[in-house]
This record gives sequence, C-alpha cells and structure tokens, in this order.
Amino acid sequence: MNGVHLVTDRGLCRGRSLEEVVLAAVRGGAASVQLREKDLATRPFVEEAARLKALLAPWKVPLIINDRLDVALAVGAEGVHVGQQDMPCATVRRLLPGAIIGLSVETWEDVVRAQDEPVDYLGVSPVFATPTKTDTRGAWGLEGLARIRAYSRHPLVAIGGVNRETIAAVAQAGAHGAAVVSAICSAEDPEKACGELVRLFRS
Ligand SMILES: Cc1ncc(COP(=O)(O)OP(=O)(O)O)c(N)n1
Ligand SMILES: Cc1nc(C(=O)O)sc1CCOP(=O)(O)O
Ligand SMILES: [Mg+2]
Repeated sequence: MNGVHLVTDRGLCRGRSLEEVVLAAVRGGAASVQLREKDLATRPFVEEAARLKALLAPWKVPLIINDRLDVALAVGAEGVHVGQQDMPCATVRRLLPGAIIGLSVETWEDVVRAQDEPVDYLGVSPVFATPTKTDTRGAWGLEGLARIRAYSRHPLVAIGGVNRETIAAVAQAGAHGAAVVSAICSAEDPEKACGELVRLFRS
C-alpha cells in the first residue's frame, strides 16, 4: 500500500462527478481508490462501484470498498477497508481470500490486536484531526504514527488531515502510504493536487 490513496467523498467534489475526480486522481498518480459511501442505498452503491471498477481497470489501479464486503463481492473489487465496528477481518479474509484488506486502528489496543489479524495494511486513524470525519478517537499525531511503525508488522496508511503541508512529515514518520479525501476531492485541479501529493510523499 505504498503511495497516495484517494478515499472518495462525493459531497466534497464541488459539483463534479465522482468519476471525473477519480479519473483525475488516477492521472495524477493515485495508487488506489477507496469508494466510501456512508449514505447510499445498496443498489446505487453497487452501480457506482461497478462504474469505478470499469473506469479503473485499464489503469490497473485497485478499487477498495469501504465497509461493504457485499458490494466488493458484487463488482469484483480488489479490496475492502473495515473499521473496528465493521465486518471482522477474518470473515472478510475467509470470503475474499485474495482481497486487499485494510483495518483502521484507533487505539494502541487495536494496534496490538491487529498483529494477529489477516490484514494487508492498517489505516492509522486519524493521524491528524480533520473536519471530513469527526466521529474519531484522539489523533495519533506523528509521534503515534512513528510508534506504530516501530511496533507493527503491517504496512501503515495514514489518514486524516493529510495534505500538501503535512504529507512529507507523514512519510518521514514511517507511513508506507497516505490516504487523502479533501485535499484531492475539493482541489480546484484534482489531478495536479494528487500529482503534487505523490511528489511530496516520495520526497
Ligand atoms: C485508509 C483508511 N483508514 C481508515 C479509514 C476509516 O475507516 P472506518 O474506521 O471504518 O471509518 P469509516 O471510513 O467507515 O467512516 C478509512 N476509511 N480508510
Ligand atoms: C475517511 C476518514 N477516516 C478517517 C479516520 O480517522 O479513520 S479520517 C477520514 C477522512 C480524511 O479526510 P481528509 O483527508 O479530508 O482529512
Ligand atoms: Mg467503516
């Protein structure tokens, strides 16, 4: 899970379609796209996921579905991201043996428990407080991220408040990847914004 990952939020796309923003992010170098829909009914969720799957296939960019194993199965998505209250990782692994599975860690207990979980990366949740998602526990900060890096056997994807001002420090603190919502979805030019984040993350 190296690189910069787009996590979608259609409400932050400034009136542009999700497809337009996703394509721009991919052109800018996004390593994966996580479809995150918190208010969509199952049918339109599956339809949106199928559209994104078709759009991403020629780019060979994996599609990860937030929360919904059934939607991932329905469209043949490459991965699923689950939180501490979502479907257990072992169940996701049993039903989708080859999937990329991401798990959010909000507390040190989550990090310790995750050592035995069959996951492909941990979402460090959140690295910085963010208005995009407010139902989180305290932020890890760069020190927390570095502490998880020193302990965990899993690749780390930092999320929350990652933008052009913070992304280099996030990489420096040990994140393998960075997940971004508003700094791409709400950017005037999402392709340019994503390209800049990729460059800063690598530097
Ligand atoms: C990469 C990444 N990390 C963390 C999250 C948060 O997932 P979760 O805790 O399940 O919260 P919701 O996104 O479902 O509100 C994530 N989506 N992606
Ligand atoms: C989807 C999500 N999950 C988080 C977590 O802490 O688990 S923070 C977040 C939103 C991140 O948005 P932005 O890049 O605009 O700060
Ligand atoms: Mg969730």
